[in-house]
This record gives sequence, C-alpha cells and structure tokens, in this order.
Amino acid sequence: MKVLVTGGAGFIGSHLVDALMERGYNVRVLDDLSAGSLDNIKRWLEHEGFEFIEGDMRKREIVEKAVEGVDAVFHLAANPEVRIGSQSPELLYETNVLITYNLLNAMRGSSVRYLIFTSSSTVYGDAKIIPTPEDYGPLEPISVYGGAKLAAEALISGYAHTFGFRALIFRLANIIGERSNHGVIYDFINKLRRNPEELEILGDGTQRKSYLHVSDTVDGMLHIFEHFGKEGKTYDAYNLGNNDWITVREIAEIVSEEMKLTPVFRFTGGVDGGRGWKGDVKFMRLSIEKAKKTGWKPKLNSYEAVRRTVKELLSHR
Ligand SMILES: O=c1ccn([C@@H]2O[C@H](COP(=O)(O)OP(=O)(O)O[C@H]3O[C@H](CO)[C@H](O)[C@H](O)[C@H]3O)[C@@H](O)[C@H]2O)c(=O)[nH]1
Repeated sequence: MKVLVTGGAGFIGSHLVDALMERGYNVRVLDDLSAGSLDNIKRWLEHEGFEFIEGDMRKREIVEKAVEGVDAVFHLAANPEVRIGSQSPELLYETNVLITYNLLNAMRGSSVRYLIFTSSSTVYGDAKIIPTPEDYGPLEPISVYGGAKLAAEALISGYAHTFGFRALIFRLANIIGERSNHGVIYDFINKLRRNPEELEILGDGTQRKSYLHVSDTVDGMLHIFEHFGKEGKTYDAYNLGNNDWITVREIAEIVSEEMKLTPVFRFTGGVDGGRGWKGDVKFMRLSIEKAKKTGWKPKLNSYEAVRRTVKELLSHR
C-alpha cells in the first residue's frame, strides 16, 4: 500500500513514518518544514520506498501532486499551537481548515481510498462529562484551534460521504515524546536551562490533562486503522489518550527532579480561573473505551509518559 503522510517530518508524523516504513509500506511525505525537520526522517531519505516532497499545502497544485498514485493519506500537517489562537486566528484557519479543504479537493477523483486525520481533544471544549466519550455533545470548542479541528472533521465527513472514500478521525489527547519541539515539557526544560533557580508556570498549575506517549499514539493509530479497514464504515472517530491524567504542577516537579534542580515555582495565575492562556482547556481526560475495544491499550500512563519524555528530550541536547 502506498501512503502519503502530510506533516511527516514533524513530531508525530515522523514517528508514524518510522512505523509505516518498518511495516513495509511505501511512504511519501509532504511537509513544508515549518515545524518539522529533515533530521526527523533522515534515516529514510535514501531508502527505496520512501519519497519526500517539500511544499506548503496552502498551494493546491502541491497537494494535487502529492496525492497522485496514493491509496491512503495520513493527514497530520497542522499548526498545533492552541495558545496562538487569540493573536493569529487566520494562521490556525489556514493551517488546519484550508489545507484540509485543499487535500479533500485533491482527493476527488484520485486513487485515495482512506483518509486518516489527527484531530484533537480540544473539539470537546470544557466538557461536562469526564472521561469524555466520542459521542459527547454538543461540541463547543473554546479555542480557535479546537474550532478549526472540528471544522476540518466536519468537512472530512461531508466529503467522505459525498465522494466515496473512507475517513478515520483520531481525537488526540496531549501527545508527548522524543522530537517534540513545543508544549509544556519542552517549555519547562528550556525555561530551567535559562534559569535553574526559578520556573515560571503559566496559569495556576492545577490544569489537569491526559498525556499519551507518541509510541503508544502511533501504535493506536495503526492498530485502529487496520480494524477500521475490516469494519467497512465510511466514517468513524476514536479518542486516543490515557486512562489517567496529571497536573501541570506535577509535570513541573518531574521535570525539575529529572534535571536534578529544586527551582522556586512562580505561577503567573493565568486567565479565566487559572488557565495558561485564553482557550486553554483546564481539565481534559478522554474516554478511551472505544479504542480499547479494538484491542489497543497504552503501555505508559500519563506519569510514565511524562518522565520518559523528559529523559528523551534531555538526552538530545
Ligand atoms: O510554559 C508553559 C507551557 C504550558 N503550560 C500549561 O501546560 C498545559 C499543556 O500545554 P501544552 O502547550 O503542552 O498543550 P495544549 O494542552 O495546549 O495542547 C496540546 O494538546 C492538544 C490536545 O489535547 C492539541 O492537540 C495541541 O495541538 C497540543 O499542543 C496547559 O494547560 C498550559 O497552561 C504551562 O503552565 N507553562
């Protein structure tokens, strides 16, 4: 099977590429290298069965070229920064909705039979039911990012039903691990490298979310893709996250411990009752019962995933 991975040089994308190549797929990556890097995929660049296209998906011709001869598209290209929503809504629209629209149009009449999309827990907003199941509603995202992901999901559903391909949506919890170059763990490590005496924590530190290691994420995506292929549905959505959750304060403690530091924690207080920024969901834990019924389960819990990620990020610089 020939697959296209958009965002395949990025954090989650490059781990997915590793797993697909190891399983013998033919893989083409489309990435504009804005957040991703060739370094993440360098082991495959000269490999037979691997192809890299550098390009910006806002340009339709590039997307049209990238889907040629492909059976399945894993669409991971996106700007993942929830926090930029209040300053740059247009950028989040373009890099989440517009590029998805361009992809869907390019897929019309193409060889693509499957679209796999990485959506986000942020589509649920401040969910009143925790753990939050896939059929929770009404969906009321509280960030532009979450709104853009939900808009992309809705377009995918409409196009899948209209144009005869099958679509699988993953609503991801906070994904962490080697090669991540943004997010709370990355930020804390960098802040402590600059000043080992004090750690600034955005918000009040009680934000509590579920964290999933990227290795478990990729395992889940490929396992459920296989299951979805056999099931015959046109469209389906799965949460991928963890059974437990962890607070930002606990993450700060683990990072400090692994760096062998005892900084003073300075909480900024944040906005809207201790959130890190406008649109930061304070409490997030997804129900993963549907994914578990397919036979997948996370190997690392949130605490283990955080500790593993801190070690991985520290060992690389
Ligand atoms: O310096 C920092 C950075 C973050 N935080 C806090 O840490 C938590 C996690 O923030 P991240 O930036 O790591 O991640 P987000 O929860 O904003 O979003 C992540 O998870 C989402 C899904 O749950 C999306 O998929 C998104 O792309 C991905 O970045 C937030 O509550 C935030 O307030 C701090 O206290 N200090």
